[in-house]
Amino acid sequence: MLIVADENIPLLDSFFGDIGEIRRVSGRTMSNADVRDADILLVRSVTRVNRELLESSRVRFVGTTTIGTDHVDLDWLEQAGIRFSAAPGCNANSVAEYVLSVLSLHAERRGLSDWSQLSVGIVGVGNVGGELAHKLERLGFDVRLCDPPRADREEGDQEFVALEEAMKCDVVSLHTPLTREGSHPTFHMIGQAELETLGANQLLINAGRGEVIDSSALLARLDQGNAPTFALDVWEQEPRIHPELVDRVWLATPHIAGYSLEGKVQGTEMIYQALSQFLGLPVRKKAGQFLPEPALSKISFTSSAQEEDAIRIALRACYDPRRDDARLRNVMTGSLEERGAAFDRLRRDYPVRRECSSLKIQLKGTSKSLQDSFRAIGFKLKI
Ligand SMILES: NC(=O)C1=CN([C@@H]2O[C@H](COP(=O)(O)OP(=O)(O)OC[C@H]3O[C@@H](n4cnc5c(N)ncnc54)[C@H](O)[C@@H]3O)[C@@H](O)[C@H]2O)C=CC1
Ligand SMILES: O=C(O)C(=O)[C@H](O)COP(=O)(O)O
Repeated sequence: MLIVADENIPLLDSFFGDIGEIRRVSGRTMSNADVRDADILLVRSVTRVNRELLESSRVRFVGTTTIGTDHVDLDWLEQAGIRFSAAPGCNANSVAEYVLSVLSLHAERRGLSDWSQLSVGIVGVGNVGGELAHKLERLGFDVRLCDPPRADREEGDQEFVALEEAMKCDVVSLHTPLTREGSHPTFHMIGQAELETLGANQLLINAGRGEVIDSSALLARLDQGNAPTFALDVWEQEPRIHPELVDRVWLATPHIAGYSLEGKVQGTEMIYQALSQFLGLPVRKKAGQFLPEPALSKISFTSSAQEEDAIRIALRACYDPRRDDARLRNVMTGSLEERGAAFDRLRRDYPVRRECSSLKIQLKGTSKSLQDSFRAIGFKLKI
């Protein structure tokens, strides 16, 4: 059995080595010729999976080790009788931790002594938005949830607000998929009219898909006085992103919000499980067995620790988006092609980043409230 896989999927040999022969190819340039003789195709978000790629191939199963599926023509796969599987939720916690770190930087920048004074509007309350809401609510933030498809289905007892309401929060965080059809399409959902409603003290975060914001409208908004602050992890036309936008936003990162090691390995594990089920093979491997010891395993705080400082230190020890921001800004030179290649390189060579659950926090004589905050974020505590 031949498995053609994006070379950037981690642990290909560990998970799939005994299922078939693995051919690694570049996900960005994968072509019909690369996959024609394959039985199984494993991709990430950078490969367009459609008729053009797969017609007259032997492929029977396609797996994407990602949450998003906007790169896959699901209708065509169904018509062609090709089984498809994605990895819902695999890196949701990683994205939620990215947002928490951004919030801690934003609160500090605004001189707030208590970050939970910020109200947060979450747009798209699925695996990512839901995980983020759960953490923020436990941390005492005022959270407003906007998810019209879920509101239409009148699910559970959660209360949803309209986009206009969510956009009134101090921070608006976008976590929708990219959709162009249906009752609530997200393509350019945030355009001129929505951007006009944001004021100078507000922060808009986009860690969903770049095309959810109209970049031309965003650039125009940045030209006006009273412009809000922006933290963008995703961009229109990746990898050939707009250098002026990078230059003008506060935090610019190369689509890595979901790039914790745990998130990536869970993505591979979920597709391994789906493929094993498809082939009728037993599931013997687990992501946990492949996670190495973290480089930083413990931090201690004593009773002298100030709550906000302690949270900032621990969060940023795990993940500080300013490092990714600096790396992206450093490569925004040269031609469009050169910048695009550099954007992809930053993602391919991404340093190991571990989630907060990998860091044990030792607390001596600290307050109950600090302990609760650390637990809410996802740290392991040793008291
Ligand atoms: N920056 C990154 O590294 C990552 C980005 N993503 C992106 O985040 C997206 C969301 O991920 P999940 O939460 O796991 O997906 P999900 O499918 O679990 O949830 C998405 C939610 O958005 C809602 N939604 C759809 N249209 C909407 C609209 N017009 N307005 C408001 N809400 C709407 C859906 O009803 C759903 O509840 C993915 O589709 C992917 O594009 C995911 C992982 C990593
Ligand atoms: O899971 C998703 O959806 C994402 O956006 C991934 O973090 C994207 O990672 P790549 O597949 O582009 O490496």
